[in-house]
Amino acid sequence: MTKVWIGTNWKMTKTISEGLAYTRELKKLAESITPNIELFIIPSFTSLLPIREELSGSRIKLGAQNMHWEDRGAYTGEISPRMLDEIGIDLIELGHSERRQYYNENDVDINKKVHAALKYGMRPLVCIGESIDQKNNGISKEVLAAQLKVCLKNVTTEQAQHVLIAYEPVWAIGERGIPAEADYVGEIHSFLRKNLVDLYGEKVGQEIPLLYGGSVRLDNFLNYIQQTNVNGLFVGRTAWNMETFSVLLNELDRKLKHEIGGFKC
Ligand SMILES: O=C[C@H](O)COP(=O)(O)O
Repeated sequence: MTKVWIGTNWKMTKTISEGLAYTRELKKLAESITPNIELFIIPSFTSLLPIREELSGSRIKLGAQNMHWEDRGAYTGEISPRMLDEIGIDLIELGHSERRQYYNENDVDINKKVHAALKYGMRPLVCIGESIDQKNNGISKEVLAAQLKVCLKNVTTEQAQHVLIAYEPVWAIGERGIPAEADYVGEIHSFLRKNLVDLYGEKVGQEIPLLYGGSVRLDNFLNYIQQTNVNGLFVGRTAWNMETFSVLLNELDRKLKHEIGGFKC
C-alpha cells in the first residue's frame, strides 16, 4: 500500500505551550493509526526546537514554514537552512500562497530555497496554486505548469525523489476560501502528474507525492483523497484542533484498514 501524506501547517496560530499540548495528543493518536498515514506538522519557528524534542521517538515528521536560501548573512528576520538543519527538520514548506501574496515570494526564489533544502537533506514541500482570476480566465493549467517548472528548475531526477508537491488553489484557502470540487482537484492532479512524468520520467514522476490543500474539511476530505493522483492532504483549520483532526485521521485510518479493496491505495 502506498503512503497517504497527511499534514498541517499551523500558520501563525500556536504558542509553544499550545503546540506542545497538541503534539502530545497527536503523538498518542499516531500510535493507534496505520503507519501508512505519513503524518507531519509544520509549527511556527519558535516552537520547532521544543516540538522536535517532544517528537523524539515518534514517527511524526516535523516541518518549517519557510526559510532563506543562503546559509548565513545580513538578512534580518530570516532563518537559514543551516539553522533548521541544526534543529533536525524533516521537511520545509515553500511557496505557500500567503508567502507569495504578503511577502512577494516568487517561483525563482522558491527554486533557490528548494535547492537549499535538498542540499541539507530536507524534503521541500512546494506549494503551487492558481488565483481565482487565473482560473476564471481559463489559464489554471498554464499557471500551474509554469510554477512547477520554475520551482523545480535544475532539480535532478535523483533529487526529485525527495520533493513533495502541494496543490493549493488560492481561492480555496482560508476563511474566505471556496472548497474546490473533488472532480476539479482530480483533473488538476492528473495534469500535474503528467507534468512530473514529463520532467522526471515515468518511475520518479509517478512517485512524487501530490498533496491537496485548501478548505479540507470533515465533510469533503474523503472525496479529495479518493481522487486518482491525490497522495495526501495538506490541512489548515480542520487540523489546528485535535478534536476535528482526530476525527479526520481516525476515519481515514478506518478506510485504509477496511476498504483497501475499493480504495485507490
Ligand atoms: O496550508 C494549508 C492551507 O493553506 C489550507 O488552509 P485551510 O485548510 O485552512 O484552507
